[in-house]
Amino acid sequence: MSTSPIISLSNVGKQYAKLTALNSIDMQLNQGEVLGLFGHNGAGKTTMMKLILGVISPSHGEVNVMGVAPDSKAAWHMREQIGYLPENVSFYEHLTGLEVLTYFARLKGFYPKPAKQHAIELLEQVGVVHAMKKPVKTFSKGMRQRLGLAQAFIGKPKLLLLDEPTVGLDPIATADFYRTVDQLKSQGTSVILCSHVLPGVEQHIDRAMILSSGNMLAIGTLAELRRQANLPIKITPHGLNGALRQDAHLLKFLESGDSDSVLMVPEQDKVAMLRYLLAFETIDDIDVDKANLEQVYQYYLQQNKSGSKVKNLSAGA
Ligand SMILES: Nc1ncnc2c1ncn2[C@@H]1O[C@H](COP(=O)(O)OP(=O)(O)OP(=O)(O)O)[C@@H](O)[C@H]1O
Repeated sequence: MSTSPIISLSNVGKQYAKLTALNSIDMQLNQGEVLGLFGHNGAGKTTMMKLILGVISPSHGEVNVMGVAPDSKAAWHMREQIGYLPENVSFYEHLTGLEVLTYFARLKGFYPKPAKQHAIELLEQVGVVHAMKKPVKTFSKGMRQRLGLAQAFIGKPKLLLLDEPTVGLDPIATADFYRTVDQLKSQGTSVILCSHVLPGVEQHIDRAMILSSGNMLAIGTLAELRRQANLPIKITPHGLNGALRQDAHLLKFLESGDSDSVLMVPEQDKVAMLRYLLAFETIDDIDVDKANLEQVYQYYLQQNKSGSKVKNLSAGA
């Protein structure tokens, strides 16, 4: 495995007239790494993907993808190794699914016969092979999205950039999609995955990057971000039969609001709290929930509103 990063952004900014779409971004993506890119509408996610693709050029700073500037002539061959799913996929409506995919495979350098064979395999993989001879204009939204994914997966790319990949997909297709991402990652593909749907993403990403109004609020593994945010752990004991409210120590950790069974405990006190609860004879179960990606994301956005600094928690990033 190569040790140099697949993507490196140093002090990258993008300006559209007076609007700062991206502001001084520093990040690196390694081979076989999956980065989740999160942010509100207009945060700068698509702008970052377009800079990495070389479709637009930075206003300042340096973008390096597989050793070259992606907006330079030298990047021509490197592009064959990139798969991209844009936010709104659109195809030639009168072509069939198979024709569309074969066409894109040819553009990526496949000869006619292997292109068609590869297209069929990918259509099978994304579950639209049954409709491959139908024109795209007859495809449902989810089928179009699946075709878009098949297009991004052409040629087992070294780098995959996926803008809202699960939009329009049913739960089975979403699970299939994440299985493919895990598989490509295990084969060394690097992935940037941008999504507004946070539940279900966290177990498939190595690190998360949070953008807001062009600024990077945080980047790191979920464990790093959680630690930095110092969000409490939710502990729900079962079987205490009201003893919780009568115990002065437990009362200190009781979640505010109506709950009479949920304790919000700082991460460093988790084990001590579990030991304390196990001393109760009536206890028959304990649920322990760490803050999820959505809560971590909300935390950083909230912090940003009240004016805090960028947190880069990744070693060496
Ligand atoms: N070609 C352009 N000309 C002018 N402004 C642009 C252009 N492209 C994007 N912007 C602006 O840059 C900012 C970032 O846009 P971008 O598309 O990167 O956001 P995003 O995070 O992908 O949003 P969404 O989640 O809505 O897709 C927005 O304020 C947008 O209006």
